[in-house]
Amino acid sequence: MLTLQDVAVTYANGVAALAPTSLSIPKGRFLVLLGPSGAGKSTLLRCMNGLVRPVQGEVIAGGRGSIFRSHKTLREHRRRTGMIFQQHHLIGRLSALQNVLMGRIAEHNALRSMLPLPRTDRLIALQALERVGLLDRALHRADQLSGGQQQRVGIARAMAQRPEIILADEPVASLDPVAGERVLADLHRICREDGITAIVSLHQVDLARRFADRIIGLSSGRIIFDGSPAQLGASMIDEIYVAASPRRAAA
Ligand SMILES: Nc1ncnc2c1ncn2[C@@H]1O[C@H](COP(=O)(O)OP(=O)(O)OP(=O)(O)O)[C@@H](O)[C@H]1O
Repeated sequence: MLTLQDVAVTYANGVAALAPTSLSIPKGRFLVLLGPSGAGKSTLLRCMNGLVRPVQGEVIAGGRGSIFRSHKTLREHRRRTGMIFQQHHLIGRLSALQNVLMGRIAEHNALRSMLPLPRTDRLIALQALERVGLLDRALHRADQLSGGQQQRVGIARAMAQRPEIILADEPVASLDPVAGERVLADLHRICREDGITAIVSLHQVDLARRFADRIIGLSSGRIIFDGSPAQLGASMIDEIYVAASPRRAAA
């Protein structure tokens, strides 16, 4: 279970990006965050792995208390939390396999991680590549793969971490619809198979409907919808997206 209790974020420049927000996500759920640009989706995700420190409230993971309790707790939480980014953050000149191995580094102390990683880590990384259908690309340079393939390497890297939670910030925003669907399908299947909790921000309502167990609609830093895909009607979609539009601002 990942729980946010009254979490609010105001950035140093005074922008109140997240109003006090409470949320509980049971283990193994695939939750999608929807909302227009600036709604607070990335801020919410960044709170969940402690990259952004809330000005109030608590983020509690797996019954282990606040993730901010100590440096050790935060480090431990991040070790169990895989991140997937829009621009996948791969190192282009390294092979797909070497990129996926980055997901194993946190398992070792700083000194050990400077040496070649043990065979067991390489096996875990190869298995992760196999699960996203890219075993045959293991030794290809990352920058020679297609955008969709690169994002699937990003998924494999996160999975090599053996995470309990995956946080994905617009993982398909820069992909064409077919590649985007494949990436989400892989992510969804692997999270299901391994009982991983996934929180994924998306701009595509159709993909949210297809893959989410639960959808959170954010607008101006507030949750304005929390329900199943079946409960998300056309008028609510309008509300999520229109709330931040110039029309509403003008009104
Ligand atoms: N590091 C930061 N410093 C100051 N303000 C920020 C910072 N990051 C985000 N913001 C502001 O906080 C608000 C929420 O931004 P956030 O990136 O969380 O929204 P988002 O829904 O993820 O948007 P997008 O879909 O465009 O990524 C916006 O007004 C944004 O300008």
